[in-house]
Amino acid sequence: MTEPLLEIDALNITYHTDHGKLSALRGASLIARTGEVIGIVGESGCGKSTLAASVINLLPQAAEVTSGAVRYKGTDILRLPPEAQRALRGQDIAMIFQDPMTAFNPVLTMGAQLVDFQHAAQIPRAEKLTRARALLARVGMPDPDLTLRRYPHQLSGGMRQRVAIAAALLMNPTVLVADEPTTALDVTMEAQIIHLLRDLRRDYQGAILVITHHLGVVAELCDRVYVMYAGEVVEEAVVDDLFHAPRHPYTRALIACDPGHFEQPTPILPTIQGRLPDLRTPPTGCSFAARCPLAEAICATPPPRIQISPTQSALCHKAGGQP
Ligand SMILES: Nc1ncnc2c1ncn2[C@@H]1O[C@H](COP(=O)(O)OP(=O)(O)OP(=O)(O)O)[C@@H](O)[C@H]1O
Repeated sequence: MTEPLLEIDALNITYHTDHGKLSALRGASLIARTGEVIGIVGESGCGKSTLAASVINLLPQAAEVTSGAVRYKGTDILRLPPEAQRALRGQDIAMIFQDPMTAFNPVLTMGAQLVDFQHAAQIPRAEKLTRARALLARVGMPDPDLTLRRYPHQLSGGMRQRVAIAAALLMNPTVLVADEPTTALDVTMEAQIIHLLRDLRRDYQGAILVITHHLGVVAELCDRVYVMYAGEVVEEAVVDDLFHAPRHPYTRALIACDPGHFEQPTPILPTIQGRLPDLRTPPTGCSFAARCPLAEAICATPPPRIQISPTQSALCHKAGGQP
């Protein structure tokens, strides 16, 4: 097996809020190797964006890394000096943002911005424009020259997302983080962007992390998946096992809730009963116990991480039984 390109190791991140400390990530670990597309799934508030922000090193001011590491090619990037962190961002590790409208400057043309994103490259401006044009064509923009002259508001949401993907690829990053890349789009645009990402992954030489709350995106794009709940990774599996033999009750509940997994669309979608625990006072036992149909007295104690196979594990007292 190849060495990990990216390794998140037992990461704990706390937010300092007006109402006390909130444990957003609690011992989260993840590995991504060259060539892999990794999915990170979970419902809103489970810590997906915090995890993504730690990889690109753009954590909000209120965040404190209390322990753990994020290693890129073996170096803990959270502990690099700010200069070195900036040098990695965009060049080695790049992000495709959820809402490209906020990622782009509204008063600059796409051409000016796509040139700016290449500020670290020691090549003439004309070459930067050529590279931008080539990437716009690669992501399926029908008229790259016209796109370069456009302002962000002159493009549709789907087209903006294509440009955002081109922008992320400009410096040839080896880790690409896509934070909910299709959430702001309608169903047709979503299908087109998924198609584009699938197409790109064929000749991409790095690792891609796709953050989503939509299991359909995972099924279409990813090789392996980390399921997050209340700041913890509760299950890790290859995509096939995740859908056909999920071991954590939360993963099963997520699959039952995902409309993409009903062959016949139903008018009433099931939702998981209950709410995420308050992360200011996280439970000492299993975080999902209060919502879990299988919960028993033992679930009030911290669950073990049970290794089901070399590629699947689940943080659950009951994961050792039959799927
Ligand atoms: N800047 C912040 N200050 C304080 N708390 C925060 C901040 N950002 C996130 N949180 C809290 O941290 C927890 C994890 O949030 P995060 O945004 O990482 O989850 P998420 O799974 O990405 O959710 P979403 O899908 O809604 O973005 C939540 O309880 C959230 O309220």
